[in-house]
Amino acid sequence: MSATAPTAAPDFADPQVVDAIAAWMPTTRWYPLKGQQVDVTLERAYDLGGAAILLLRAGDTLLQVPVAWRDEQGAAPIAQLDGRWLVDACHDADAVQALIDAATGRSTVEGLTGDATGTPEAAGEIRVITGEQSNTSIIGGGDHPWIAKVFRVVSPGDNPDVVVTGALTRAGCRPVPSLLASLAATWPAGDAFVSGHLMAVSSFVAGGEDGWQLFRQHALATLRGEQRALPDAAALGAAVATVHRDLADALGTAEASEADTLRFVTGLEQRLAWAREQGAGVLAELDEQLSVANDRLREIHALGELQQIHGDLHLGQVLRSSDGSWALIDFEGEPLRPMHERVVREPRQRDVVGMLRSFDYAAGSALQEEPAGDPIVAADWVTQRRTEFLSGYADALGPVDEQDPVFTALLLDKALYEVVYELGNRPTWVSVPLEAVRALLSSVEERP
Ligand SMILES: Nc1ncnc2c1ncn2[C@@H]1O[C@H](COP(=O)(O)OP(=O)(O)O)[C@@H](O)[C@H]1O
Ligand SMILES: O=P(O)(O)O[C@H]1O[C@H](CO)[C@@H](O[C@H]2O[C@H](CO)[C@@H](O)[C@H](O)[C@H]2O)[C@H](O)[C@H]1O
Repeated sequence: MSATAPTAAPDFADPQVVDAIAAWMPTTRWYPLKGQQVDVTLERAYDLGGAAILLLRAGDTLLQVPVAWRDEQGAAPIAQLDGRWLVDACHDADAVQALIDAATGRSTVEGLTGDATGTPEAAGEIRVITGEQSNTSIIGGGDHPWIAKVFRVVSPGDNPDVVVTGALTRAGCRPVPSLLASLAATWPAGDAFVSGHLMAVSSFVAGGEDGWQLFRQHALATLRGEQRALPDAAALGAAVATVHRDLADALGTAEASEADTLRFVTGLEQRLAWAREQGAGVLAELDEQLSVANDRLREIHALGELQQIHGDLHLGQVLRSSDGSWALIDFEGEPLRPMHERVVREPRQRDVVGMLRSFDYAAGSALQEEPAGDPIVAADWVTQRRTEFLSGYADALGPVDEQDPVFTALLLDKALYEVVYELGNRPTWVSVPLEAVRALLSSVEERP
């Protein structure tokens, strides 16, 4: 628990306080604007008593920063101000309990709305996830553990991590952990007020092993010529298919109309233009090929069946439970995508290509760690996992046509998104998706 009782809150309107947070944010993993010069201003503060949730505008992006003020610096100090420490509230058990109380409605905070769909236990001793993450997740709840995910980029509108997981929880979807509570905020936008979700609390898969680590370690062992147990990619394909079926049952499906197809193609064109602009530094050399790929998007004439999907599926979103079954988490969609685009019906292939790209990432990241490894061995490893995954998916829900222009367009779309994501978040990783973009563009050019 926190060492000392809270005293009066800092003056969050004081530019010194905001400047101190602005200087600290780029040192965190979750900060999405690394390398960019942006003005940071306070949009709104919500008082939790001894802690507060701040919404800070950094350029065009609204960021959530829960803070607390303490006499000691604790696990995650931000800055020392007037003799007290401003700390990251996600690492402070009392502050985390205040967040949970607001989410379950046990406390009332002006501007915040909690929604309890279960009964999360008291936080007790907390642990913050330290892995590759765009948000911040805190584990608490003692013997009945939960995981509270604090969304760092906040947008107006429903966050699918709350609404989609909520719908799957009500439908009893087996591979997805239940939603227990959520927190939303209201803040001013021009003359009006808008609302958006700040946090989701779900049941925690105790002993779950991260799919990314399992597959990446296997790829690394393969490059080194070592033996290691192979994670079951076919069972993973079947789990993804089950979730697709449950999502379709819970939220419906629709055959794509001509207007849907046009909207989809236009959306891909806009995303391609966005990636070219955001990733100009590394993508400029591929300009001609990107134009060809853009023209080829018009070959898409039919999308087939649309439904709510996961939206940002990759190996970091799957856990192997202690009984060997796979669980899917994080239905937030792509964090760089506007919120209103994340709760629209989409082709299921988008999730499938997300997972296939992830096998490529696992091998690419393993090669970065083992540069003497054979790229052909890495490529074979990717092909095998891809085949296993697709066969498991096909057995459970039907085959995926890898020649479909929708499938190939989505693969390129995902790899381009990843280039932009890496430039903003992990610049040293950018070569992994960039290589994939190169390969995909060459195959587009070669197509008759
Ligand atoms: N329900 C859960 N049970 C166990 N671990 C979880 C659960 N949800 C998330 N995690 C862990 O937290 C990590 C980050 O969660 P995630 O929702 O993917 O956040 P982000 O969107 O920020 O990447 C996951 O990789 C996983 O290790
Ligand atoms: O997990 P998030 O919803 O925050 O997703 C974002 O971050 C991911 C990285 O943490 C990023 O995924 C990319 O890197 C993964 C390895 O770390 C890899 O498995 C994925 O295939 C790759 O796309 C994701 O794109 C981004 O939206």
